Amino acid sequence: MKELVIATKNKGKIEEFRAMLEKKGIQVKSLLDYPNLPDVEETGQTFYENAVLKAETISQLLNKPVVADDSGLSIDALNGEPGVYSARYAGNEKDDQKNIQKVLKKMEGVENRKARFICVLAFAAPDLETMTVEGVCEGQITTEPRGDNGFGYDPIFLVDGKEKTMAQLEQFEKNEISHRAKALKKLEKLIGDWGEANRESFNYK
Ligand SMILES: O=P(O)(O)OP(=O)(O)OP(=O)(O)OC[C@H]1O[C@@H](n2cnc3c(O)ncnc32)[C@H](O)[C@@H]1O
Ligand SMILES: [Mg+2]
Repeated sequence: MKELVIATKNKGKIEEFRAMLEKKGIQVKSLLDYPNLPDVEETGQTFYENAVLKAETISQLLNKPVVADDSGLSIDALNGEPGVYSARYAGNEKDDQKNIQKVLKKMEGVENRKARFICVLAFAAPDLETMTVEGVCEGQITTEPRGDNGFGYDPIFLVDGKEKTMAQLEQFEKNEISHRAKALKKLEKLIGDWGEANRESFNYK
C-alpha cells in the first residue's frame, strides 16, 4: 500500500485525509505516528508560510515526501479573523468550544455574517521544489452551534448552498465540498500520481 505522511497532529484533519485518500489505496500517516519529532512553530503570517514551514521541516527530518495543511476561518466582519490564529483564537490550549464562543461573542448583533474556510496544502519532498495549493469554502456564521460532526468551527459555519452547518453534514458530504477537499483535488492534479510521491528519490526539480 502506498503511504503518505501528513504533517499534522489534528485528529479532525487526519480523519478527513484518511477518508479521502484511503479509498484510493493510500495509507495516511500523521505526526501522531512520529511522536519523537519536534513541534514545528507556526511563525508565518499566512496560511502559505505556515503550510510550507510544516511540510518542509517534517520532510527534511523524515527524508520523505510530506503534505502539510494550514487552514482556518476568515470572517469578513472581523477583518479576516481568526485567520492564521484559528487554532489558538481563544488561547494556547486550542479549545474548539472556547474558540466558537469567542467568535459568537464578537459576532453578536453583527449583520454581515459572511465567512470562508481556507485550506492551504504544501507538498514538500527531498530534491523537489515545494508545491502549494489553496481551497476555499464559502459560508455564513450562525448565531449558535449546530451539529456534532467534524471539528473546530464546523458547528457555527453554515455552508453556502446547503441548509446545514458543516457539523450537520455527514463526513462524506463535507469531504465533497470542503476547503480541504478542494485543495486536495488541486494537489492531486499537480502531483499527478501519489505513487510518484512515494518513490525513493525525487529527481525532477
Ligand atoms: O497544525 P496542525 O498540527 O495541522 O493542527 P492545527 O489544529 O494547529 O491546525 P492549523 O494550525 O492549520 O489551525 C487550523 C484551525 O482552523 C480551524 N479549522 C481548520 N479546518 C477546519 C475545518 O475543516 N472545520 C472547522 N475548523 C477548521 C480549526 O480550529 C483548526 O484548529
Ligand atoms: Mg497548527
